[in-house]
Amino acid sequence: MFDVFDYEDIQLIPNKCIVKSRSECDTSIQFGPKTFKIPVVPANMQTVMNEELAEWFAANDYFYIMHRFDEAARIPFIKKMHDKGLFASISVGVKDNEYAFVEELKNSDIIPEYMTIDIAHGHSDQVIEMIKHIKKHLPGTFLIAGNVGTPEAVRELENAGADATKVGIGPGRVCITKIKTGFGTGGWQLAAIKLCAKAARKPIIADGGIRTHGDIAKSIRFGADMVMVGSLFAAHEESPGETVELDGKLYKEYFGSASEFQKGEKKNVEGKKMFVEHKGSLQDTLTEMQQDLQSSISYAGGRDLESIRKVDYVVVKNSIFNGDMDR
Ligand SMILES: NC(=O)C1=CN([C@@H]2O[C@H](COP(=O)(O)OP(=O)(O)OC[C@H]3O[C@@H](n4cnc5c(N)ncnc54)[C@H](OP(=O)(O)O)[C@@H]3O)[C@@H](O)[C@H]2O)C=CC1
Ligand SMILES: Nc1nc2c(ncn2[C@@H]2O[C@H](COP(=O)(O)O)[C@@H](O)[C@H]2O)c(=O)[nH]1
Repeated sequence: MFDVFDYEDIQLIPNKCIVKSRSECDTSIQFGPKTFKIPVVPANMQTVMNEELAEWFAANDYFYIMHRFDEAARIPFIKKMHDKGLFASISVGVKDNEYAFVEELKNSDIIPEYMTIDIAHGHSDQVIEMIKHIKKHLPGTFLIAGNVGTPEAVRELENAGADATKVGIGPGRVCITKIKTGFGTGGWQLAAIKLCAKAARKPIIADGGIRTHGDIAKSIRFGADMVMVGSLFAAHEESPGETVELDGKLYKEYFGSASEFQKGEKKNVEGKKMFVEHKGSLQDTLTEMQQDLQSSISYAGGRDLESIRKVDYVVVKNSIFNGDMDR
């Protein structure tokens, strides 16, 4: 048996501070061929990422992954990014046409720096075959594969050639996989990160379930190298989802990539659509995230993200928001 817990059940234990100012703490992370300001990437979803934001993220040294829901736009997107001297990071599926797409990239010498295989159930022969295909034709591209929820899956995808794996089946805010299928890491996502990280020999992305900035530090403590965030990023003025006003308050649309809304049909629906409270500017949130993470590093008693990985923790079942309910 293994311990079962989630983000809200854990508190990290502080160590003696060794910096004079939190501004001394370094939140940068090398991930694949590049180094980024923070270990956070917006979800590759249509209401979270678009081309304009991708350009802004790349130009400002943040990692991004473009979604795969406008297939024809992918090649012009890579070319545009490269013309501007920016890195290209795209997503693919596993259907037959994606094999030809990968070959087209190779034959036209349009090579993205990062590629993500974006599938609900990543522990499958289909994904393993696609990893091999991409690594054969685009060996220089840093390949992320997912999503998975077990150490066995992490090992198998790594062995097939994936450079990083993405962990999280069903913990997302608009996810209904756990309700519709009974499966997933929803409710124990942080424990799943811990299990998967122990087995991993390559980087791991913790995907889904991040509700507070403190959850980013917790993900790193339990072995994540990068953290994927959907709902917290969907809420900004610049986010691609529609802005709506309800009872005088502003909200942003946020829908699942497996929702009926995204798919245009009611088939294998495992996601829903909701409205998240409008949060102002994206740059303000990214700055706040970085400052909060710098503070986490100072509480860890270090100067960089590595120090967070070593801190002790306690399990405080569902109690960290006690006395803090009006947040
Ligand atoms: N992280 C998460 O928890 C989840 C994320 N999602 C997101 O939703 C989007 C759509 O995902 P997905 O449906 O995989 O993409 P696709 O609709 O592109 O499906 C990919 C392929 O895998 C097959 N497939 C999908 N799920 C399963 C399964 N459980 N068992 C066997 N075969 C399967 C599909 O066939 P067929 O459709 O005929 O079965 C299809 O051929 C993605 O962006 C994904 O990230 C969706 C659910 C969970
Ligand atoms: N089960 C589903 N999961 C989905 C769907 N669309 C996206 N996702 C996953 O959620 C995270 C974002 O989670 P959040 O808690 O930060 O909002 C995203 O990266 C996907 O892995 C879906 O339709 N069904």
